[in-house]
Order: sequence, then structure tokens, then C-alpha cells
Amino acid sequence: MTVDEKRRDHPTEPSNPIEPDKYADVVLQQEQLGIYRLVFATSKNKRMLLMNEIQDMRHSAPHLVRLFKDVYGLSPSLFGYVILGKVWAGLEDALLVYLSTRLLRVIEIALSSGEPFASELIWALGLRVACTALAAYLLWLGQKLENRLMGLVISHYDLYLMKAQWKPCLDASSKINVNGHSAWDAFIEILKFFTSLLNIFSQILVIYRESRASGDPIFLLACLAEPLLANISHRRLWDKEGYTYVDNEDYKRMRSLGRLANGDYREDVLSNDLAPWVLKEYEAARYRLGDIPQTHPHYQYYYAQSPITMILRDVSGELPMVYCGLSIVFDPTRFSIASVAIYQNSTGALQRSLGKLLRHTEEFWKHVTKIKEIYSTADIPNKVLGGQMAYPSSEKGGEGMSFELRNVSFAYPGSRKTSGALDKVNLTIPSGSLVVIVGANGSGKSTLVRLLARLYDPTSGDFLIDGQPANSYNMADLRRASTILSQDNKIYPLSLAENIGLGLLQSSDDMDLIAKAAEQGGASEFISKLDTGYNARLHNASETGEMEKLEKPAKISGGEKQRLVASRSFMRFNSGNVKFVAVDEPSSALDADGELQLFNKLLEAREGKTMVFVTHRFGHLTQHADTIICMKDGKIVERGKNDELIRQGGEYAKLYGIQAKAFAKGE
Ligand SMILES: Nc1ncnc2c1ncn2[C@@H]1O[C@H](COP(=O)(O)OP(=O)(O)OP(=O)(O)O)[C@@H](O)[C@H]1O
Repeated sequence: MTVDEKRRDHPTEPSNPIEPDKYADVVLQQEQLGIYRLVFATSKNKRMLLMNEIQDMRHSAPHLVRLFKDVYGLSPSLFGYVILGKVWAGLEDALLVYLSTRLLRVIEIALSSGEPFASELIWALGLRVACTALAAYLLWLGQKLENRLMGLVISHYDLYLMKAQWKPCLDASSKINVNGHSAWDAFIEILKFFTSLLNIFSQILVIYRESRASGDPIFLLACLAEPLLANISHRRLWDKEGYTYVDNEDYKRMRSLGRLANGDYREDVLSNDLAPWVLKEYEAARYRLGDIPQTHPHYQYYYAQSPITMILRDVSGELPMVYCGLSIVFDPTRFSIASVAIYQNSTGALQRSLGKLLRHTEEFWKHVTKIKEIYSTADIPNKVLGGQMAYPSSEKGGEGMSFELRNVSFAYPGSRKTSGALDKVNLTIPSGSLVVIVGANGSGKSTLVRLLARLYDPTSGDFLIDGQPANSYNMADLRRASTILSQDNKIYPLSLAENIGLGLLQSSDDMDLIAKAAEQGGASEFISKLDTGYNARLHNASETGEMEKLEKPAKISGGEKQRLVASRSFMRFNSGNVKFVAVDEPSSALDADGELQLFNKLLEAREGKTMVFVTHRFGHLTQHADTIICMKDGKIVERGKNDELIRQGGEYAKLYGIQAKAFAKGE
């Protein structure tokens, strides 16, 4: 909807009387580029557009200054060398053009006078060769120094972004799309942009000097015609405020079918004998797609202009020669062969440099945006806010966490569902109780657990922990007091000992505690069978292909991974701080004995903790539960003890009955 339409639909909406509406004239336009659809915003008010651009530049300047200050801070000497290298690169072309000019002039005088002018010639030649050699050396040196600075910059910004990513209160849906490489690319591309500017100015100076020497500054304008025209007529997608997306269904189908050939799906496709069908469908989609261009939208956008513009632009590149030619027709003494060669040489270099500047200008803006993104990660809002109150409070004894949810509803950020994941949930979980949550798939069990563990905040309603609003507690304290054991827990790319030990940071290398936790989590048996034992890794430390093959990480089964993750939770229990344990189906890959052992060990560690289990299996857990909560469509539909709920004959009894029947048939 355009702003005008919006105004029409909501005429009473107040507009800010002080600040003019920046988007008042903005309209959305669309363009088809082969398989892509381009949607972009334009404004009829060009002045407003220009003002917005100037404002953008003003806002970007502090980020650029900060980037350069930060990189300087990492290594002033390397920074200095790299900058000097770029200044040299900016002047190099002009210097080479100047030295060539000098050489050509000496040659011309020598040829026309019949005298060799040996010393001048050798001197001019020597300078030109020395300058070329120096340029090559400085390029080599610059690259070496750049590589050293690059490592420092990348690791610095990776660390910076890691810190931002792990803000204690950051909501699980917040994502950061930049990394250390983005910062380095931005730094170097921004430098290249300034190098190009220096390059152009120095070359213009040399040409201006030459053209003045021959009394003809118009020549300079002829040289600039093509690059300037190219700049004005250049259709750049990057300049557009908008986005592109693939809107061709046949192309999308081909991509989806194509993915079926890769490793993840291969076995499935073969075992279901789907390969002939996939090939047939692919062929059909390919036929329907025909020759619709699939080239990158940037290129398609560029070539979607009239050929006249391109012809005019390229022909204008001939202007300097045309000008020379015509001048000679009118006054044959005006240009010598050397000056024509000099002009051709210098115009060629200038045109190439302006082409580079065009490219670097595009890159410049792209990377300024990246830099803004990097620095603004520090401003990512903490959607799950923590307060100042310490947890547990000083008067709290050795009991577990208690919860109260009053009319709590929740919808995942950006969810496309019409109803939320939780709908007006009312629930009290007393301290130290054992609660089991059951319900059909998608009924909201895991969501409820995520809210209890404060991974998300309710969209509406009140959530109390130990009688106080949950968001009044210090977030780090709450995290230390809770642990979630779920099938989403990951194995870290570290040794098995660290994978367990990191459950309790302060004792992460205490092998006795680690071995005890592994015993409790049921991991000790399989670890003892690995040749490297607790030192084994499940991931490659090296990222390069050949080393990856040599490193041969340990392979363990899905159930063994779950045992490892469970051991990490047991390690955490040793801190004595854990007051809440959420166990969300961590045993799906465990064998029956493994699952029984895990639950028994968890129940043994119940002292001083509130435990909430999510499960699909009805058995000893539901028998032990103080309360069973049965969920359906984001609501709690039943609650009570196992026998009561079965007697009620509702949703729980239905789910229980299905499993009981399956077992009865099995017998
Ligand atoms: N990260 C997410 N983003 C958007 N919607 C989500 C997300 N996670 C879950 N949902 C949706 O929220 C609803 C509740 O999901 P939840 O995972 O809580 O169900 P569940 O009862 O634990 O299901 P299951 O038994 O399959 O594990 C579902 O409709 C699901 O599609």
C-alpha cells in the first residue's frame, strides 16, 4: 500500500507536523527480470531522494570513522603500511602515465632531430622501468601486510559479533547476518574506493598538465565524456531501495528437485525408487521454463536498457581520437604522433580507472551498509528483558523454582499462523513439583517449556517466578538456575570431556566430576570404547578438505549423542544452583533401558528442583508426576494425576488409550 493509499484509508491518522514525512512520495514499482521479480521504491520528489541520500551519507560517516579507528587500534603499524600501499596504488597509474609521456617526448625529439639524446633516453627509460619494478614490489609487499592485518581484523570482528550474538537477554529469534569477513571486506573495499578517487584525480591532473602544455584543455573534456556518460547512464540495481526474489514456479521446482540428488536425500530417494520420477519432473519443469533468463538480476537489470544508450556511451569513448583527428585536419602542426600516442595512452588509463571507480562506488555503498549492520548489532533489542533482582533471593532456601502463568498467550515472532502457539494459559507449578506435559504434536508443549525457561517472553498475560514478575530477575542468574535438556541440544565442536564439563564452567576440567556426570547420563560406556576416550571429537577442527579426511572425527549414534547431552545437564546439577529442570523429549533416540535409566537418574537428582517433562510416552514418568498437563491447540485442556485423568475419559485418556491398545495388541 502506498503512503497516499494509506492516508486515504486512514484519514484521521495524525501526521508529524514538525518532521516532513520522508516517504510521502514513495511508490512501489515492480519489474520482471527473467525468473526474478524486482520490487523497488521510487519517489517523484527527486530533491527528497537527494536529501535522503545526503542524510544516509551523514549517518554513515561516523561508522566509517569508527571502522578505521578500530582497525588502526588493532595494529597502528600494519594499518599505516596498508594505507601507504593504497596511496601508492592511487598514484601509481598517474606516475606511470607521466613517465611514459616523458619517454615518448624524448623519443619524438630524438627521431625528429636525428640525434640519439642517449642520456635523456636512458634516464627516462630507467625511471619508467624502475617505477614498474617498484610498483610490482609494493604490490607484493602490500599483499603480505594486508594478509596479516586481515587475520587481526577478522578475528577482532568475529569476537565483537560473538559477544553481541550472546547478549544474555537476546531473544532466540534474533539473528546476525554479518561476520569478521564482512568487516574486512568492508574495510578493504572502502579503501579501494578512496584509492580509485585518488587514482582519477591524479590522472586528471597529469592529463590536464599535458593538455595545457599543448594548449588544448578541451581534450581533457573529450577524455572524460565516456566515463561520465557511463556513470550517468549506468543502470545499477544496487542503487535501488528494494529487493529481488525468484517468482518463477518452474525454476523453484527445478531447484527443489535438484536438491533431492544431494547427500541428505540420496538414500531416501533411492530406497523409495523416486529417481525416475524426480528426473521426469525435472525435465518437465525445465521444458516449461524454456529460455527465460536466469542470470543474476544485477546483470539483467543492467542490460535491460536501450541499446542506444550503450552505443552512445561506447562511441563517446572515441571522442578523444576524433578530436585529435579533426584538429590535425584543420591544423596539421598541432599534434605530433607522440602527443597523439600520449593522449591515447592517458585516456585509456583514465577510462579504465573511471570504470573501476564506478565498480568501487557500488561496492562502497554495499559495504557501508554492512559496516552499519556490524556496529548496530550492539543495538539489537533485548526482546527478553531481564531485571535487577538477584535469583535466587537470599531468603529462598533449597527449594525449586515456582511458576505462575496468568492468561498467558504467545505467538512466535514472524509466525504465519493465524492462531498463536499458546492461548490464554493459566498454570501454577509449585516449587519442587514434578510436572509432565503431554499432548498431540504442535499442541504447544515445547513452547510452554521455552517460556518457563525464559527463552521467549509471553506476548500477553502475566508470568511470575517465585511470586515475582519473571522479568524482574537478573537474566544471567535465572539462566544459571535453570537447565533445559531437549533433543535440540547440540554437541559442541570440542572434545567429549569439554562437551560434558561445560555444563559447569567452574569445574569444566574436573575429570572426576565429568566421569561421574557421564555415568549419570549413560555416556561413560560408549566413551570408554572410543580409542581417544574423553579426548575424542565429533567434528573436524580443520576446515580444509584434505585435513578433514585425515582428522577422522569420532562417529557416535543419535542415542549416544543424547546421552552426552544428558551428561552435560548432570554436570550442571553439581553447581547446586539449579532450581528448575526442563526435560523436553530428550530420549527419542534412546533405547528403552537408556530412557528408564535417564529418568531414574533425573528423578534421583530431584531434590531442590522443580522438574517439567515433555513426553509422548506414557509410562513410569506419568505415574510419578505430581501433575500431568494435557495440551491441545495451545491450551491446557486437562490437568491432574494419571488415574484421575484416565477416569475423566477426556483427551489424556484418549492418548493413553491409544498407547495402551498398541501394547495390548503387541502382547
Ligand atoms: N520457532 C518457531 N517459529 C514459529 N512457529 C513455531 C516455532 N516453534 C513451534 N512453532 C509452532 O508453534 C506451535 C506449537 O509448537 P510446539 O513445538 O510448542 O508444539 P509441541 O506440542 O511441542 O509439538 P511436538 O509434540 O511436535 O514437539 C506449532 O504450531 C508450531 O508449528
